[in-house]
Parts: sequence; structure tokens; C-alpha cells
Amino acid sequence: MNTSSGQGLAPAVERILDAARTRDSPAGDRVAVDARDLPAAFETATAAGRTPLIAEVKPTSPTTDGTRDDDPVELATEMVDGGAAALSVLTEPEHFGGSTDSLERVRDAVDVPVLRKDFLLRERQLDAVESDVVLLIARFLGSEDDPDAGVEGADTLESMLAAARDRGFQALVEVHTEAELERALAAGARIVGVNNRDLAKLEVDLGTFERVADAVPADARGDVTLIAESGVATTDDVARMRAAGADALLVGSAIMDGDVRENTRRLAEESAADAVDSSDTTETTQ
Ligand SMILES: O=C(O)c1ccccc1NCC(=O)[C@H](O)[C@H](O)COP(=O)(O)O
Repeated sequence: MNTSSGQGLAPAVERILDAARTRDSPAGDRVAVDARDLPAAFETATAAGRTPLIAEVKPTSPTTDGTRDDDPVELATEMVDGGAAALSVLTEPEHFGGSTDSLERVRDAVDVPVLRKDFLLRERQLDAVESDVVLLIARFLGSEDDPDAGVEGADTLESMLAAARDRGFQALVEVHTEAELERALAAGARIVGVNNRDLAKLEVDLGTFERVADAVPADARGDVTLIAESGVATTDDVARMRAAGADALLVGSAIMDGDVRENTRRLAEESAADAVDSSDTTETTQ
């Protein structure tokens, strides 16, 4: 099947969606998850003086050269040892080298919350594996008011959110525009990720988070955990996203490129220390 979504998505994303539509949904029972609390894990990291970071086990991707074949459990434990508050594990097999088996093994090996990173379009796909958090991408899912707004074969964001919560999952609803943010909040999302990567061009612009975070209504801000996703590579990037209101960061490529423990430590610890240093300077110069 090759179904263009008609949404101007990058060819690689259309291929990912085609694969997601044809991947078998599990025939077994609905999962029932006892989820580890993601916002609580961010608070624990902050209390320990670290930047709340979701480190992503991402063996490859359409925008990465080559594949990293290390055991996902080894990568995951190194990330946690480096100070990651939570993990994200790709379960998409064809374009990201992920698997549900990897996620299961990682979740058994660590005690932090684990996000299932995949391209979920239908309720039954939620039952493929247990995780603490599932990713729901607003751009792909329709809405109750406009079920055709999503891509071919997708359920609505509202029904996916309800189905995820019925199973015990927390949901990270990913948005890229102010309009998607509005839809996510109207659907009742409480954990919102702003993806700096535009799925139309696969280009990354950290200004996306700054713009979309600014559109969160003041009266909703206290109820929503806001995560900056994609394109974060340096401690300056972390500082920039935190200054724009990110409660946490989701980082894949910059951690997977080299020593994952040291890369995680650098982003989780040095950027938190930099933040303390600059607030000290601000205090003494006032
Ligand atoms: O990462 C890609 O190449 C990609 C391509 C097409 C659709 C989605 C893609 N990435 C999914 C993600 O959300 C990222 O893995 C995640 O936010 C981490 O991003 P990064 O830190 O830039 O690796």
C-alpha cells in the first residue's frame, strides 16, 4: 500500500506511515499498564540538580547516517547512569531499527519511565507492548470535529487519548504548530511535546518550540508538562529550550552519537550547572 496522506509530509514520513498501516496489530488482550509517573521523574531530576532529560534509544532514522547496533539495554542503562530522568525507545522497526522486544527488555532493566516512540494510528496498536508513556502525534490523528483531518486509516486524537488512558498509559501528545497545540489541549492532553522537526521537510528549527510554547494559554500552563523534542545537541540548546519554557527535553541523535553516558551527563548535568551559574551572576549583578 502506498497512501499519500495529502498533508505535504516528507516522502520518508509517508513511507513510515505506510509501514505503520500495514504492520500487524496484536491479536491478544488489551494491555493494562502500571505506569511510572513521567512528571514525577522530571521533578526528581530537578530536585537532584539535573536537567530533566528523556534520552532516546534510536538505532537509526531517516536523517541519521548508519545504524548503531549496540544492545539497547546497554545503551539504556548507560543513559540512566548518565542522569536521564526517563527514556524513549523506538519500536518502529523498518525506518528506526526499533522493536517492541527492545522496549520490553529496556523497561525490565531500568526503573525510570519509558516512552514508546512509534507512529501509532489505531487503538489496537497500543496493545503491542507495555510502556509507561505512548507517543500520539497530533498531525497524524483526526479530531472529533474533523475525523478526516488525520492521515488515512487513523483514529482520532480524542479516541487514542482515551484508549491510552484506559490501558493505564500516560500519553505524550506531539505537536508542531500552534493549531495542533490548540487541538491537543482541547482534547485534554496533559503532557505535550513540541517537535522542532518539521515532518514536511525533516528540517529542525529550535524556534518552533519557542513559538509554540509561547502560545500555551496562561491558565493552562500549570496543568501541562511541556517537552522540547528534536534538534537539541548542546548545553546552549538546552538552556535555550529551558528559557522558552521546556519542563524537559527529548534528545536522540546527540546522545546516540558517541559515548551515550557522557553525552547524557553533559546535557543533564552541565546545562543544569550552567543554569545555576547564570542565576548566581544575575543575582550578584542586580
Ligand atoms: O529523526 C528522524 O530522522 C525522523 C524522521 C522522520 C520522522 C520522525 C523522526 N524523528 C522522530 C523523533 O521524534 C526524534 O527521534 C526525537 O524527537 C529525537 O530527535 P533528535 O534529538 O533530533 O534525534
